[in-house]
Amino acid sequence: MQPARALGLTLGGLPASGQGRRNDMGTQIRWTGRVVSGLGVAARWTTLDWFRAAIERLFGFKPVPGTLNAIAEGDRQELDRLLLTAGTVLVPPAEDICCSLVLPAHVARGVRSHPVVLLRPMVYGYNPAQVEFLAPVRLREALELRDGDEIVITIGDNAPAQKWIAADSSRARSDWATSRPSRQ
Ligand SMILES: Cc1cc2nc3c(=O)[nH]c(=O)nc-3n(C[C@H](O)[C@H](O)[C@H](O)COP(=O)(O)O)c2cc1C
Ligand SMILES: Nc1ccn([C@@H]2O[C@H](COP(=O)(O)OP(=O)(O)O)[C@@H](O)[C@H]2O)c(=O)n1
Repeated sequence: MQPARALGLTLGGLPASGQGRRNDMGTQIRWTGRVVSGLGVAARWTTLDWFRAAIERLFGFKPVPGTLNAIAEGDRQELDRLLLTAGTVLVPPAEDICCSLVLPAHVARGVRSHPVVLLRPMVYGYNPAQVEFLAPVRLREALELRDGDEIVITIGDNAPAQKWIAADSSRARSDWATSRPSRQ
């Protein structure tokens, strides 16, 4: 399976090929991916106070617990480039927790689309084809998604307004002892 732009899907009314196309939203890069179930551990991480506060400060919403997981299809070179150059680094409140890269994106299924935050935990051994999405709603319900469904992922090719964000460590102390997920 090829990325959406290589499949000749449209982008802003233009053929989505090459390095993306400019429209009134700027240059947008698109891929296809397949929805998958994960390990069921993201719900714990994404309900930690420091994490929720950082996402709200950066993107203005409180994520529902968990992440929607997908496996990106085709050539991921542009996805990797955007993660490294367009993502904001989320720095956790302790040195034995991994940083994450976060950046705004859209996920679409058919005619339905939803704004999301693409999250890449910088975890050793992480599958580089996997992408995780945070949203203020349950995306499986909003977009009627099941495992194996194809989604279209769109990311703007823009420098991040904020390059990094450090978690509020005062928020971490209270939940640290009680709700820290087991780590690798
Ligand atoms: C903010 C945040 C920090 C994370 N830090 C770690 C970590 O330090 N070590 C680790 O093994 N996984 C870490 N993860 C990754 C999760 O353990 C998990 O692999 C990932 O979110 C996928 O979960 P899922 O399969 O339940 O969707 C982190 C995830 C998030 C959201
Ligand atoms: N914004 C979100 C977050 C999670 N989810 C889903 O909610 C469930 C719980 O999330 P999770 O991260 O604990 O689960 P897995 O991704 O590990 O399967 C999963 O089915 C996710 O796909 C969603 O639909 N929309």
